[in-house]
Amino acid sequence: MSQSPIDGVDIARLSTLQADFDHRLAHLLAWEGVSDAEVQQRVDEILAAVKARGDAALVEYSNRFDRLAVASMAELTLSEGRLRQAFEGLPAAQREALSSAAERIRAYHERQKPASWHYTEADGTVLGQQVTPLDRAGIYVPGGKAAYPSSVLMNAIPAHVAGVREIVMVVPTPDGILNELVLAAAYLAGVDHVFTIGGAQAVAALAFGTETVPRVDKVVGPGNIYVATAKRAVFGQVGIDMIAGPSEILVVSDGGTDPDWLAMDLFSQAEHDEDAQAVLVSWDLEHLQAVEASIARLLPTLERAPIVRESLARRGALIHCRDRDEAMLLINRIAPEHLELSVANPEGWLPQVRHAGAIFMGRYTAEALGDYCAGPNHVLPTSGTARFSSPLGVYDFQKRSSIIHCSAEGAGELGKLASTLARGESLTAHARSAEYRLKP
Ligand SMILES: NC(=O)c1ccc[n+]([C@@H]2O[C@H](COP(=O)([O-])OP(=O)(O)OC[C@H]3O[C@@H](n4cnc5c(N)ncnc54)[C@H](O)[C@@H]3O)[C@@H](O)[C@H]2O)c1
Ligand SMILES: N[C@H](CO)Cc1c[nH]c[nH+]1
Ligand SMILES: [Zn+2]
Repeated sequence: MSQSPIDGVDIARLSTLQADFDHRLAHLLAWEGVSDAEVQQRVDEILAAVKARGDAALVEYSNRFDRLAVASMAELTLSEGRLRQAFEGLPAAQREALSSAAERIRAYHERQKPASWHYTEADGTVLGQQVTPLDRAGIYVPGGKAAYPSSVLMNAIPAHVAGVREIVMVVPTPDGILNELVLAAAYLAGVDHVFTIGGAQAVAALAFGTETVPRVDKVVGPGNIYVATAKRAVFGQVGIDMIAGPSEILVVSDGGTDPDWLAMDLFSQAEHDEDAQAVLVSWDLEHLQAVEASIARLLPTLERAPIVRESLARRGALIHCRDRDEAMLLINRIAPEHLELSVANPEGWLPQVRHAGAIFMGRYTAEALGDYCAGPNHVLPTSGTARFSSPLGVYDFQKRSSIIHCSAEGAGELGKLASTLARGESLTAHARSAEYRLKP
């Protein structure tokens, strides 16, 4: 396939037969946003200012970056009453949809709850693992270019299911516009505090604490380049879930799905932002061309056509591959955030898919269903990090402590082992500590 715009739609057309395919694919997948030096420097300045000046810096940055005119953090703090009012004021259809989605997300995450466990050895020594929730979690809900009530549910519900004592949510409100659905979702999901702040300054507030914003133990949730860079910088001071980049979708089609459906599936992620990535892979060239035609016809009908157009031009691709096996190689190489297996027998593909944040099986499972209401989390590893990272889940809001309870007999046996090993390391206080408990 060539790389020429058709009917004003600019999208890369790649073929695995091209001599430079590997190079072109690597270029397409690269997302260097987080390491951009200018962004890094700005984020460092913001983090230092919030750490040093707390609320005053938060107010200044919010006024500057979100175009507000507030005088204090009181104006950037929402009460529980305000959240309830938002929930109760929603049109019935929205309230019911939000509640149904919340129930499904909760039911799914309930199944993720890990149990503490222990076992007893023959001499009475007990070993185990105790699972405990975080005391306080900070959830970042993006709000720059779109409002994300679904992300409130996806972040807060697993925290709640995990048993987190206090959930602190931050969400920017550019131009001071509050999104009622976002507030309603916070009420429904049991968020304890909501501050209308965003970007690196919000991450700093959660990580360091300010006069108003309580310091949390872990910051989770997706966001733009400033949010991602700030999360990476505060890691260590607090925990983080992952560095989530722009949204992505990889659709693999065997040629049997309506091209209009697939074009819209690609748009659904491309419309998130200009850096989002939408890629279609197929070994059926005519089908790829049909999807291309659907893209050209449907794109102008989109509300967010300018963002989609830009995203497809910057990072989108239609990839022609040789066959199913090569499609599978591409899946595992790309390790996409979302994988749509738009094929006749998706179950047959599943055992070979090793890297993908979420896998949408078959022609009827639009990725958009997972974004809102299927149940699994939509906060997922992006930019190839599905090679080592998992969806946000209950486990992100818990930690594990090891349990060791020696019987007198067990202490004797283990003491001998420990003493020998400690003396091998020349750590004699370790050895003697173990030896005190040996049976005479
Ligand atoms: N993975 C997921 O689950 C998921 C869900 C929803 C959205 N997303 C992604 O999250 C991202 C959301 O980005 P967004 O921009 O819409 O919202 P955002 O809330 O992440 O960022 C907005 C904030 O960025 C800061 N900012 C903007 N320009 C700045 C500048 N020049 N200097 C310093 N700070 C600046 C401002 O403080 C602003 O409040 C998108 O990439 C979207 O694809 C991911
Ligand atoms: N697709 C996003 C995650 O990449 C999640 C989302 C929220 N709303 C719509 N979509
Ligand atoms: Zn989405």
